[in-house]
Amino acid sequence: MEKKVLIVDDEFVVANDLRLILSRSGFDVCGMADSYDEAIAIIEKHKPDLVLLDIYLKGAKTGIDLAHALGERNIAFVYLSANNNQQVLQDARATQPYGFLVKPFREKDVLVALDIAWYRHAHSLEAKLRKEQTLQIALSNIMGEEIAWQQRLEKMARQLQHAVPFDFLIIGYKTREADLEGKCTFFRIGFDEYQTIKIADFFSITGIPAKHFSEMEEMIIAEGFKIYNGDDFKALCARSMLKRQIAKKFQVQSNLIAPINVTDKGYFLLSFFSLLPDAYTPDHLQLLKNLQPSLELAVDRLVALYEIRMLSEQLKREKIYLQEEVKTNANFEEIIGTSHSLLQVFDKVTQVAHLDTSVLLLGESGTGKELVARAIHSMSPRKDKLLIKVNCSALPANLIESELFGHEKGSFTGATDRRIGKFELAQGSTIFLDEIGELPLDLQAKLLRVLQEKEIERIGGKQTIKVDIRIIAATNRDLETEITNGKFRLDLYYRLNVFPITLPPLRERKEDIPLLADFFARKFAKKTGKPFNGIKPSALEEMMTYDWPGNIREMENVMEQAFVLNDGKSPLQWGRPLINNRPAVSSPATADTPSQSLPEIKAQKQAAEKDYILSILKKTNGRVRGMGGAAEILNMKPTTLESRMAKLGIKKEHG
Ligand SMILES: Nc1ncnc2c1ncn2[C@@H]1O[C@H](COP(=O)(O)OP(=O)(O)OP(=O)(O)O)[C@@H](O)[C@H]1O
Repeated sequence: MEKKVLIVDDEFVVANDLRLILSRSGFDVCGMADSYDEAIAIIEKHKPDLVLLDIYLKGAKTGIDLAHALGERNIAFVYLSANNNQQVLQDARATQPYGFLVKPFREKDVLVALDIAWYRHAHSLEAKLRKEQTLQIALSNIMGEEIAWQQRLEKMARQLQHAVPFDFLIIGYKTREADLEGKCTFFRIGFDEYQTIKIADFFSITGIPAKHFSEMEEMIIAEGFKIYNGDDFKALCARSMLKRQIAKKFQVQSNLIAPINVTDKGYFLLSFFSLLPDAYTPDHLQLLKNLQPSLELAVDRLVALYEIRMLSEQLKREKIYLQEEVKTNANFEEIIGTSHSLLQVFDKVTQVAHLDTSVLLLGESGTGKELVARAIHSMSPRKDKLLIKVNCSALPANLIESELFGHEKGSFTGATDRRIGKFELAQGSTIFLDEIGELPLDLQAKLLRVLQEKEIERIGGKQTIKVDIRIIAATNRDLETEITNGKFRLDLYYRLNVFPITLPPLRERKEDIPLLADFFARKFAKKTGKPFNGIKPSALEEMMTYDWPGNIREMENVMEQAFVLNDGKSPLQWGRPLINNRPAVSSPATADTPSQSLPEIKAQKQAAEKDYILSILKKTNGRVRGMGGAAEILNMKPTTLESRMAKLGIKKEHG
């Protein structure tokens, strides 16, 4: 096939001579231009294989400008020149031409120059392709290796050096929300020797705050694949402190940036720096662009693997949490009661449940705040995820922070592993902050930030993590008094108090007592397998006159005790000795005086339980296991029953 040639010369006579020579020798002269613009128009239209070009052209732009445009388009070109100005020739050489013809020239010289140019071009294209493929395979292999992230980055850096030389390189992956496993920087110190500078150390070397780094980086990355050589790099340094610091510390003078987009999750950044002012060419840029699809795929796969790993870790944690929850909340079934004040609570719960509004649950201890929190969650669109509970008073102050926010490995003595905090665990779900009034002041400030910014930072972490959580807080304290005493932040109070729900104490809804008593009695009957024969009317009367300072939790405990003490034949009674001796309490302040000492109650409970188990064993002739055995009758696991028996001093032969 005839090769298409474009002739660019402002002297028509010279250009025409060339046209005749080329046409005679079998070339297809697709056009003649005397200016940059005209040449570009012909190039766009005819896509020549070769261009012969003069350095001086009509108009402001020169043949050297055109050479840059040809380089970007990968078209071979040969200079035609009578110019012997040293500087001009040097500039021309920097464009990497495929040949030089000095005017006046002979026909033979022209044909030989074109032949050589074509051969070199074809050869370099092939070599480039081969180099590109080799690099592509090498990088994909590194991505597929089972090695640590930093080691992977280092291997990639070494490979890239052959294709896009650098003296300093920033390489790594960043999601829109947080670093996957961080970026790394490599400073070349010998032929194949690099000093690895972790990004955290890089911050301290350059004095750039970690937070600004991301912002500055984002700004430049938005400009896409780009070369900043010489003056462009100086201009870049003038507007970016990051680049200025890098230039100063590592003495670099040019930069090539290639941010490889990885789906919608983030990007894999390659930022090359060189000590030379003109190190980077369109060829380098093109090579990286060509690598983009395969790198994108490889990083995407890695990210997916990473996410699976994270997810399975999260699942494991959720499972452990769930198991604990099931243990502690096995008694949760439903909220019992039909009193007017409780129905008002239900109304409020229904109003707010489906919104993302923060809810503050107020009320005395044991009034059912946690139960209501769970109801709100299970009626909300977040119900399919696990409600995460944090009891702010159950942990020492120094541990709550890690419990809530998590920590990075090594962030403090004892932090041997990275730990995900409850806020992260509650991602997409609801977090229930019980006893919020007990939260230390410094953590109140941090919680306020979560509420305002919807983001958290792990202890010792450098990145902020966006969180989507609904907050339900509860307290039995009077927060307004706490504010006056300087123990609770006013701003946090306003944030939490968006939708307060106050749970009435049991003494204000005594009409619910019979229902609750019946509910708890049946619950224990089901749990223990012991028959329930109703509640003695006198016992119910006593319950109605009692003030229940410990509210429903107290009633639950009292019912459990009554149930254990019951012989399994008569109706439940507990007037004596459990609450009969208690003073009829009218205010919670005087409430906590038990009728008996705890050890006494415990001993009584144990004696009753022992009697009951013995009576069952008698029926089964001492048989614990199997069909009709005591364990089956008591609805217990045989091992549990055996350990209870051992504790109560019952030997098998007792049966
Ligand atoms: N209306 C109700 N119906 C059935 N059980 C209830 C009801 N209210 C509370 N309970 C039970 O009473 C016990 C105490 O309730 P809960 O833990 O929700 O109270 P709380 O107000 O959160 O207490 P605290 O302030 O001490 O944490 C739980 O076992 C709960 O299941």
